[in-house]
Amino acid sequence: MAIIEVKDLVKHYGTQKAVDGVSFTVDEGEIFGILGPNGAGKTTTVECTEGLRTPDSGTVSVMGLDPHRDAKELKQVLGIQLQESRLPDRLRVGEALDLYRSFYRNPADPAKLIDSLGLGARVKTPYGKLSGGQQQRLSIALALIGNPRVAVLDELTTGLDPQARRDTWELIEQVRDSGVTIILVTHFMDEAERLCDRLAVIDSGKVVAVDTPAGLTARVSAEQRVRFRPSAEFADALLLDLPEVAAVERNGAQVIVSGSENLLQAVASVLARNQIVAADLRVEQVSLDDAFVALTGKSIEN
Ligand SMILES: Nc1ncnc2c1ncn2[C@@H]1O[C@H](COP(=O)(O)OP(=O)(O)OP(=O)(O)O)[C@@H](O)[C@H]1O
Repeated sequence: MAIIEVKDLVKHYGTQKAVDGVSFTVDEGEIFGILGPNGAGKTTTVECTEGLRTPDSGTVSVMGLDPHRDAKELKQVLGIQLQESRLPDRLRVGEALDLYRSFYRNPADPAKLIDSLGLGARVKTPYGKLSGGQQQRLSIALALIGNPRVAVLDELTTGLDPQARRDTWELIEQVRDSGVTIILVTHFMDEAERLCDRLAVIDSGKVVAVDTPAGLTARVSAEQRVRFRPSAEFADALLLDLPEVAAVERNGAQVIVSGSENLLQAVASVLARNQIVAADLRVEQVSLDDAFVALTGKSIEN
């Protein structure tokens, strides 16, 4: 069931069209990604959804509420983690949570929340003394303190080290599993691939595609490649005879087989039947990166 509906959203800044007819729906209980390069219009789109910006035209509905007309009601059900939010350096973790808690009718238990975010030992620590990862966790806690039904997280893991990123991803999955619907704004492919149930690819203010990460890659190509080093010589025809195999290439001692569907299973069983062991076996598929380039004609870094 759709919990958020965005239809034909348009937003200009002066003469620049930042959002150009964006439409999508978000289902209850999913992590919905908004993926696109810098300046694509992601933040403007979610800010219209949050009621922080007024669209020039188009409609937004969050749980049946209009972000402007029903702003007060919306605040009670929507949690927002703003991109690069900063709190006063001297404000302690516990004080920040108490302050934000006071804005909501049915807030979460702050002790439970900060424990689940691994900030239990930091209640008395001033914001300015927290590490980047801890500050990020606090901003997530503040987005969740109102017990929201929907949380919007903008550039969740920017500036975090690899371990902190992985911890944050796990945390977001737990939040989703607790029943909160999440909109995740990101320009990281790995984050989108790992976390999002579905995602909208946005480029130059337009939605290019909405699909699951696997669906997006499948649109581009269903081709798979299997690479390995065989323990004994064999003729290419052995594999080429398989309906799943499209081509066999050799690169030194390495064999590269391309094809589709159950390629790995088909290749592995033929090799086993011929007593050939496949060392350093790797399966490669089209990545979300490749899909993004194919869909938008550019790399997300540009
Ligand atoms: N307040 C503003 N005034 C003028 N132009 C703006 C404003 N905010 C955004 N823009 C422009 O609108 C376009 C879309 O910006 P937006 O922040 O929505 O994109 P984004 O995809 O979220 O990018 P980023 O990841 O860099 O935040 C960009 O070209 C940006 O420069």
